[in-house]
This record gives sequence, structure tokens and C-alpha cells, in this order.
Amino acid sequence: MPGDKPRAIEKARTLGADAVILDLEDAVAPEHKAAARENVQEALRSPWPVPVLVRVNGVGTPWEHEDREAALLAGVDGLVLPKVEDAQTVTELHLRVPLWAMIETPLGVLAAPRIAAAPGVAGLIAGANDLARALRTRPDPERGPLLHALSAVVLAARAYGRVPLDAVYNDVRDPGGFARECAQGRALGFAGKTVIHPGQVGAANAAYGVSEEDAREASALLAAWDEARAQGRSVATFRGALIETMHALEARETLAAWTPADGRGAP
Ligand SMILES: CC(C)(COP(=O)(O)OP(=O)(O)OC[C@H]1O[C@@H](n2cnc3c(N)ncnc32)[C@H](O)[C@@H]1OP(=O)(O)O)[C@@H](O)C(=O)NCCC(=O)NCCSC(=O)C[C@H](O)C(=O)O
Ligand SMILES: [Mg+2]
Repeated sequence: MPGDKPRAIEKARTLGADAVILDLEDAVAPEHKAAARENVQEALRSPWPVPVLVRVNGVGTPWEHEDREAALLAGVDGLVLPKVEDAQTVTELHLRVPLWAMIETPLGVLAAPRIAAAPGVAGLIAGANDLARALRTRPDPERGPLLHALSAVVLAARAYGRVPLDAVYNDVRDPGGFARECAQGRALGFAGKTVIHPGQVGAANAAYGVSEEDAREASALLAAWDEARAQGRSVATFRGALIETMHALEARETLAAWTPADGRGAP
């Protein structure tokens, strides 16, 4: 949320997001940058239930040094750096907190593998608004013109064990479109969605979390797999489709990530 909206910042403590990003960049007008920086420092002084990151202004802007210094001094959990276009920018910062690099320019997409490989990078965040502008794409609810770039972000992050986060969805009054985009992002391989409004948090959590149904399917697959292994087979079928070791591993990961609502074990 914008650093110059103290009410939204306070609200963010209770919304159920996995992490919070306080923005000093594009959501804050130039004349409010200094006040926003102070708000953010103030907000970081009190404890938060989730990690708090600050999106600082980018390298080469008039605010970059003060933003980074203020956030680091205040004990931020990580920095989000916008419009990252090369790995050198990241390594030269010598940060002592994890860095989340926004990939939102054509050069950023082309350099995504090197950026992801840079030490200290925790994840890559797709920035669809800046990308769409830079690529001169036309609006498309299916994000067709952006798919190549979005997949490049996922590929680079996954290749280096970083977390790929999907871009924001601008229409905060369109829950159906938001849910479809979450499902698409998950199918593309993103690990989560960046959100801009309280109304988007629940749907993002539902889309990226493990449902009771997912957990039940994973348990059933593992039962079929264990039976096949007990018979000395290393391939089996589950509901008519081939399963191998990687499917069993995936099912175990699903169960490990599942939080049963009632505290019971696997279904
Ligand atoms: C998008 C908004 C401008 C909409 O604002 P508004 O119309 O005021 O929303 P509501 O009236 O529905 O607000 C309802 C209540 O919720 C609180 N609220 C609103 N947004 C947030 C938020 N992000 N976090 C916490 N709380 C929020 C309001 O205060 C209302 O509460 P109450 O006063 O009790 O009634 C607005 O949602 C907004 O500013 N969102 C964040 C925008 C932002 O952060 N932008 C930067 C990230 S976008 C990005 O990264 C793009 C990327 O770089 C790219 O290139 O793609
Ligand atoms: Mg942007």
C-alpha cells in the first residue's frame, strides 16, 4: 500500500496477507515522497504479524539513497527494488536484508536469469503495468501479450530457487477477473500474487493455498503410489493417468503445505 496512506498501512496489519509491501515508489507522488518515507519509518517502529517489505524508489532516482537508508535503519524485513534491469545493480547495493527484484521492463525480462542468480535476491515480482506500457501491448483480460514475459519471470526465479510473485490486478471492483488471473498465475508457476486492495487478499490466499480437496487428492495419489512401490513398481496410474516419483513428491509437498481447518491430520 502507498506509504502516504497511514490508514491503509494500519489496516494492513489485520488483512491476512502473507507479507506487506509499503510503497515509496509509483503509488506516491513526488511531493509526498518525504512524508511517505517518514510514515513508513513510523510504521516499522511497531511490531507486525507478518514480514514487512518496503518498495523503495529505483536506482538513479533522487530518492533512492534516503529510501534505502530509512527502511534499513527502521529494521525492514526486505526491500523491493523496482525496474531492475541487471544483476550488477543488485550486487552493488550490498544489502543486509533480502531483496525482491521487480521485473517490469523489457531489459529486466531479458536479464531475469542473471538477476535471479544474484546473491541476496529472495524473489522476482512481475510488474505488469510497467511492462505493458514498455511493450506497447493492448489490454487483454487473458494477458496474452504478456505471457512470454510472465513465464520468463517464473522460469528465472524457479531456476535459481527464488520465489516468483505475480503482478497486481488493477480493477479492485472485479473479483471474478481477479480470481481468474490468480488461477492463471498459479497455472503459470507463480508462488503468489501481489495485491493492492483488502478485497483481493482472501481470493489470492484461496487460489495459492492448499484446499481440503487438494489435500484429499494428494493423499489418494500417495496411497496409489505407496501401493505400487510396495509391489516393486516405479510407475503407476492414478485415476487413469501415469504417476511417477515426481508426482509423489509433489503430493507430499501439497500435504506439507496444507493447514487443516480443524487441526486433524491428512484427509
Ligand atoms: C486502488 C485504491 C486506490 C482504491 O482505493 P479506495 O477506492 O479508497 O478503496 P476502498 O474505498 O475500497 O477502500 C476500502 C478500505 O480499505 C482500505 N484500503 C484500500 N486499499 C488498501 C490497501 N492497499 N491496503 C490496506 N487498506 C486499504 C481503505 O483505507 C478503506 O478503509 P476504511 O478507511 O476503513 O474504509 C487503493 O486500494 C490503493 O491505493 N491501493 C494500493 C495501490 C498501490 O499500492 N499501488 C502500488 C502497487 S501497484 C504496482 O506495484 C504496479 C507495478 O509496479 C506494475 O508496474 O505493475
Ligand atoms: Mg511498476
